[in-house]
Amino acid sequence: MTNTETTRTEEYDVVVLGGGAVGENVADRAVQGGLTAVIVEHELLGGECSYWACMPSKALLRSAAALRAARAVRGAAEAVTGDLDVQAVLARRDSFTNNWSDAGQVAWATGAGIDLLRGHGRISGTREVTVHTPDGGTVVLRARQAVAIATGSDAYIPDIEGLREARPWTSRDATSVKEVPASLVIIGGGVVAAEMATAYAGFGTRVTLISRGALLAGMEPFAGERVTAALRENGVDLRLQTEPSRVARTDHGFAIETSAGDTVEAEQLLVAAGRAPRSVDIGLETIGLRPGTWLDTDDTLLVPGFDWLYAVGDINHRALLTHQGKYQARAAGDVIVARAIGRDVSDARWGAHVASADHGAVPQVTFTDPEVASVGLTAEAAIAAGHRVRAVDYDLGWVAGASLHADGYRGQARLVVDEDRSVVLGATFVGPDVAELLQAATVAIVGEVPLDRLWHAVPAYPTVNEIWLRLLETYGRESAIPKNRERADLTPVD
Ligand SMILES: Cc1cc2nc3c(=O)[nH]c(=O)nc-3n(C[C@H](O)[C@H](O)[C@H](O)COP(=O)(O)OP(=O)(O)OC[C@H]3O[C@@H](n4cnc5c(N)ncnc54)[C@H](O)[C@@H]3O)c2cc1C
Ligand SMILES: NC(=O)c1ccc[n+]([C@@H]2O[C@H](COP(=O)([O-])OP(=O)(O)OC[C@H]3O[C@@H](n4cnc5c(N)ncnc54)[C@H](O)[C@@H]3O)[C@@H](O)[C@H]2O)c1
Repeated sequence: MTNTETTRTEEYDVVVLGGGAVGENVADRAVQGGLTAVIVEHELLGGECSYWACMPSKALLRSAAALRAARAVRGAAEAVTGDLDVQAVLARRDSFTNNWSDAGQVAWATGAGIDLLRGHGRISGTREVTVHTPDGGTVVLRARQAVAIATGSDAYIPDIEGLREARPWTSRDATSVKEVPASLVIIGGGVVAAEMATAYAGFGTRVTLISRGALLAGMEPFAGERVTAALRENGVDLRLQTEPSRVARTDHGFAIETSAGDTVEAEQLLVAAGRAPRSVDIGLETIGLRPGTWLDTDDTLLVPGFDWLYAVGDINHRALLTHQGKYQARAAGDVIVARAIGRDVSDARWGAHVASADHGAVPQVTFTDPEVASVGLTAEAAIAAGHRVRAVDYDLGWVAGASLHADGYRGQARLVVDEDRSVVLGATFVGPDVAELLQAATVAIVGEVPLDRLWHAVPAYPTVNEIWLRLLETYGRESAIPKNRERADLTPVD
């Protein structure tokens, strides 16, 4: 049906601009609190994570990880007689993206009492979003209580000569690939670059990674070092401290000139150089904000200067992770309800209506080989933040549970301890299957559990979690009482 002329106006308590995982959760909490909510979405309901990011990327990585795990255990290894079935991996990935259909998510939203309006939305004034719908119509949405911007982020394309014109892959292409290229150059050294280098090397693609810094630079240095070494062992050509200077299309793919003075050629090129805010064309100028910028918020996710505008998820640049965005969404949805019905707002640190964990308690798993699981502050970041810290290191391979888990288990763990308060500020685990160790560290950090008390959280034997006991032993029980301690340096204690 074509509908080129019509304009209609609708009113809701809450208008959510962008229906990724974050927008969905804002709307859900608002509706659960008794308000009406509509989500405006111009692509697939569920957003980046479901169709082009977390889920498909982890599906691309998981099969090779399972194969590695079997090969690392004698008795099981003998039963592994074949190689990775790449087509089966891609088919499994397709099942997670539901073949890029959002019918399931639409059914969920309907069941949750959330309205969905398909189309491109732009803020058009105070408490107002104007949506251009696919049938050519216009819908003006008026929000009685709040507008929440949850439009996410796009791949950032750096200003490198010839790069944009060469139309390289972004993470969307890499995660939705149908035919795996024979060779791939990746520009970037962050999480996307490291994960995609791992996945494609596992598919048998010849991978070259060009990064202007070290790999996984924001994490504890040993994380990037161990992943670098493992990627090299798996045949990935890593060019670190190197910048691409010029990119051109060739008959066979791409040619990338680098700051080292050489040229790398490959069938495909992936740019994984960070993210840019999806705020260029969402009408920010109509309310005095600058298009194309990340949106600042307070801890209740309210944009400063407004009592009705919230920015949630990637778009506020607080922590570009799905779980953290959904956490913000729960706080934002609930505080919108509280403010709407005049209930007390719980906005003190760790209150129900604030995203306190964004400051220093953000967990993340990087699904490389080895995995990197990290939460809170690195030692360097803790010192920079003014804490008096001690870093406690332990070799994960020495833990009985780890040696049972995989023959020749290699890994490393670090706790960053606040010497003044005797609590954990950060934790990093690197090794096979360390992802599931992370939640205990997150609980310790958020709960500010004193080290003295952590001694009573006994890890089951023989599991990899016994790393907790080893780290505490390395730190030393008496030294967990801070008052008699002298300032410690950052030298690992074993
Ligand atoms: C390759 C890759 C892998 C990742 N893996 C992980 C992972 O393993 N774990 C993790 O926690 N995080 C991961 N992330 C990060 C995660 O994908 C994001 O943090 C998350 O998707 C952000 O959610 P969001 O809802 O804020 O934004 P999005 O998911 O981007 O959703 C925004 C939605 O808004 C819509 N929209 C935008 N503008 C408009 C408009 N004007 N009108 C209508 N609709 C609009 C978009 O179509 C989109 O659906 C990964 C990211 C990448 C790139
Ligand atoms: N497993 C996960 O949790 C997961 C996986 C993928 C992505 N993510 C999220 O997605 C976000 C985006 O990831 P990302 O890897 O794209 O960004 P990132 O910010 O982690 O890394 C960007 C990398 O690109 C490099 N870079 C930037 N400009 C460059 C240039 N001109 N030349 C060469 N290198 C350049 C940077 O040095 C850095 O290494 C991250 O913030 C992350 O939180 C999470």
